[in-house]
Amino acid sequence: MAGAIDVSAGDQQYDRMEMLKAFDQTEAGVKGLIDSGLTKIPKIFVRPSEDLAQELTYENIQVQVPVIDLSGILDANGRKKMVEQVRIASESWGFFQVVNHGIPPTVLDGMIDGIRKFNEMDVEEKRRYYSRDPTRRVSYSSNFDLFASKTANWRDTLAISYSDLINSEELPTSCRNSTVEYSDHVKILGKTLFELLSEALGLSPDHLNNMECSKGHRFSCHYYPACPEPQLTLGATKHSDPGFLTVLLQSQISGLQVLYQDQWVNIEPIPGGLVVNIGDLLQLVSNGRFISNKHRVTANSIGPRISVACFFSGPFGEVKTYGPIKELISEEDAAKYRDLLLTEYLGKFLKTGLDDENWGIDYYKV
Ligand SMILES: O=C(O)CCC(=O)C(=O)O
Ligand SMILES: [Fe+2]
Repeated sequence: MAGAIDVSAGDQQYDRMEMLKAFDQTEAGVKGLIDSGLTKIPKIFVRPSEDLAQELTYENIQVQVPVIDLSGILDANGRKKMVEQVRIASESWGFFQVVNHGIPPTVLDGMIDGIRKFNEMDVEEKRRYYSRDPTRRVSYSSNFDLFASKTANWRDTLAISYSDLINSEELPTSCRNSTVEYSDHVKILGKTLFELLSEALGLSPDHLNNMECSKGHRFSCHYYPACPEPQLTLGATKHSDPGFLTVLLQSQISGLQVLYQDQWVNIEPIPGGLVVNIGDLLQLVSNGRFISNKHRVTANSIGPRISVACFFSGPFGEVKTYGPIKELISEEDAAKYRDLLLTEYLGKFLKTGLDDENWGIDYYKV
């Protein structure tokens, strides 16, 4: 085309790598860009238009991710109804929200507040945690897959691998107490959810917990700064979660969307509510009965939006294989997946871009 600048793919790649490195070396994340007064987003965040496709957003506000009230869990009838709601939501949406789940609002607010404080403290303080080493139990960075993904996401993340072994001294003081408190609560909620999910699969309540699905959990605490050009980028690219189950705490700013019948549906924050979604591993062990659905986060002109994803991904680091649950397989319902080795599977995830459509449990399909 006359007048157009001819940049070969190779040059673009080179340019991009330099820009990524320069951004990473600031160790100040997306928040650092905003603090520098930037009004246009750098090229590394600009997405191809097909990724943005706002026009796909569902117009029908009647269509919403199911909301499940857990207050009647100790009542036999109430529990039965709940299990049915969990089954329907997990088979159709792969997502639901829970209310009256037993975690006090002060604990939820405290967690969000701690993450806000961490991100808003002095850059020098935050830099002490800046790292791309996946073996670190506490690390802060922007885009864990910065160098592997096609486009960077408009967010920064504090990642915390939470096991009973973690020493709270390892956590930044700004969010130490709130994280310990939230972690204790969400661990219990996780166990309860795996009980309901087991029952929803027609198994005994402790089945998934006995498989150690709830053992160890990891937090990705996201900070999505306000974006000067939200129409050009995303807070998080379209993806499904690799683990068994995710419990997501979100501040009261929308942005999270789930793909339902090929359209993006907003998951509006409910005060005191938590979003629960099925991950790829639960799709695999349930032999495809429960679905691990694609979701994304839009970028916003207002912010920051804060969210804390708690991933239950099983005993990472232990030699453990997972495959479709025997009780769910029959002659008519043959195994749809092969067994996988947990460390190998999660290790691959950490090396792959979140936007890599070729990676996932499809690889293990029979
Ligand atoms: O921030 C959100 O609302 C979603 C985050 C998410 O999908 C993830 O961490 O996997
Ligand atoms: Fe996710």
